[in-house]
Amino acid sequence: MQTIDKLISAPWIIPVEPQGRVLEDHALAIHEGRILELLPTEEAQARYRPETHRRLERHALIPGLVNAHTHSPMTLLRGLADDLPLMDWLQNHIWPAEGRFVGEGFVHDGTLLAAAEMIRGGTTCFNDMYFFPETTGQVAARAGLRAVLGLIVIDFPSAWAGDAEEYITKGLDIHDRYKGDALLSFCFAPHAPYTVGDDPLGRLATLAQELEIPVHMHVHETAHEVEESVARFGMRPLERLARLGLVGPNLLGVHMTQLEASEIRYLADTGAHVVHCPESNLKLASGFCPVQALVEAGVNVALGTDGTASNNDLDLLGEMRTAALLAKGVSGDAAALPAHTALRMATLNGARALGLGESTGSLEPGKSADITAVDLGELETLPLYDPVSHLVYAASRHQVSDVWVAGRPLLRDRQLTTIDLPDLRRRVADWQRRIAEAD
Ligand SMILES: CSC[C@H]1O[C@@H](n2cnc3c(O)ncnc32)[C@H](O)[C@@H]1O
Ligand SMILES: [Zn+2]
Repeated sequence: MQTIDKLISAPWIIPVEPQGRVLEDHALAIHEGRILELLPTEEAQARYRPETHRRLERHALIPGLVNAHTHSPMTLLRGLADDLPLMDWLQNHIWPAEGRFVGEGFVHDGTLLAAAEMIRGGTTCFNDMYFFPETTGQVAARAGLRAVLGLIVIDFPSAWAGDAEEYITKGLDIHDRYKGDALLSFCFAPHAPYTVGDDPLGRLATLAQELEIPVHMHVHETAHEVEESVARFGMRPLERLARLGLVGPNLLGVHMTQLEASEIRYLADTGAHVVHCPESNLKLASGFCPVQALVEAGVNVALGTDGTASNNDLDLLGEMRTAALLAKGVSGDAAALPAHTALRMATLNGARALGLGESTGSLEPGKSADITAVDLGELETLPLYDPVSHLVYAASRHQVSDVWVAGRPLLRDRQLTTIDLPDLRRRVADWQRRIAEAD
């Protein structure tokens, strides 16, 4: 008998890799934060002597969900400006509110609220793009979440930095200080082609290659963005980014609702990744990302919620369902984006896009024990013929019961273990009062 930290057993384990596999009555053996083995529960009990054995009787265990694009502090702006198209929403509502309120305190409390919501929804890793990324990283790490911090660049001054040069310098400083952190990693996050000039973009292309970190950017979010680029630069944004050396395996293009067939081929040929944010795209009426065509071309497509001011939640189970349904509607093919593919987009594809494919995104020996348990015994998911069908087409985030990151429980029986809820509620109420007063 081998002594280990933990066994978690459940009627279903969906490891995501290999694709399509569902293991029945299996257990995950976990030691020092990593998955040692997946094996039948009976065998696990004969082979291992665990410090703790979590027996889940009606649950599916899946890899922790990976939110490949969000702006976590924007939880504090949830519901502030609805039913508007992107540029009106940004220029006349969101940017003015951010100009008034964004600072370290806003980012701290907004990230804390986001962390609580993400953990309760089964997310274990998120890729963020916002001001004061160090504060987001500190809050995320304290909550026990895995976070990829976007080192933002935008040609406008903010409370965080004055110009593109300062954004880059501050980002590099954070990168150097936190390099090697167990939970935090980095990507460059130039905001969008229409807000960052050629010089900083060219510099980021070089730095991303040198430092081997991804570049995460809103690209081709709307038809207006593409038309404006053609008028201003004589070319579509993707071509401009390609000429600046940014399109390749380092790039995560977020949204990508406007894509011609040649651009889809180009993304596939260069190994660039796409982050699909279906609910934000629907709410801002930005357009439809051609997910099925991208997948067929071999592009790695991940899933993101975007921020809660355009979604308005951080619910990746819900996002999977929207993505799966929308892909069928857009392609006219009911077989487009089946449930296993949607789950893979919300887990392993996100991890791979973020350069974390070796450590998270699937339940495999050697990987970090980043795990989400979903109770499929609720009435809403009965009867049960196929657990993956229910995860994508029927379950809600309220059925997420337990979440672990690197083997550490962040949610146990729906209770947050790392976040003080009454304190969080007080902080959010305070922001609500301040923001509502100014509105
Ligand atoms: C430079 S920090 C990030 C910046 O992005 C803004 N934002 C949030 N959602 C979107 C979106 O869908 N498209 C473009 N910009 C977005 C956010 O408000 C911050 O200012
Ligand atoms: Zn965004």
